[in-house]
Amino acid sequence: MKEEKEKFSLKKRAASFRFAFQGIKTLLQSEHNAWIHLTATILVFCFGFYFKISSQEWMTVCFAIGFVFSMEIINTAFEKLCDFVSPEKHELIKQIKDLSAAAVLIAAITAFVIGCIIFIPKIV
Ligand SMILES: Nc1ncnc2c1ncn2[C@@H]1O[C@H](COP(=O)(O)OP(=O)(O)OP(=O)(O)O)[C@@H](O)[C@H]1O
Repeated sequence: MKEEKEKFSLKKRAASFRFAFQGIKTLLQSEHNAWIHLTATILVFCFGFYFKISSQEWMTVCFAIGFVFSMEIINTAFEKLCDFVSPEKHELIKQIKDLSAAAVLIAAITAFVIGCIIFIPKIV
């Protein structure tokens, strides 16, 4: 069966942006970890301005921050999907949740290492 292509609509594009922002709101409302990431982000921005880091360093820092937030959002989506699909305990659900939490951990460790590489030489 041939799928009919939908016409481009600015209204619909604007709506999908609104839904995406709704996702960010849900993240901040339901995830305490997101508040920790947000606090770390504000601190890193303060350090960045204080130490006048270079454009390249800003790009790396922004990329690391975006990476951590994106992983946290995907992890939250997986957690909610798991809770919806299987409210009862299940070994596979445990593995899925643990794997998606591991993705956030790896992203956070990467961002931490980047932060150390950029800021430690400026602090000492
Ligand atoms: N339905 C389930 N079946 C089996 N194990 C589960 C289930 N729900 C949670 N777990 C286990 O408990 C851990 C914590 O799950 P939970 O959904 O509470 O996440 P969380 O600790 O609240 O994560 P976050 O702090 O990122 O929100 C999971 O990583 C998993 O090991």
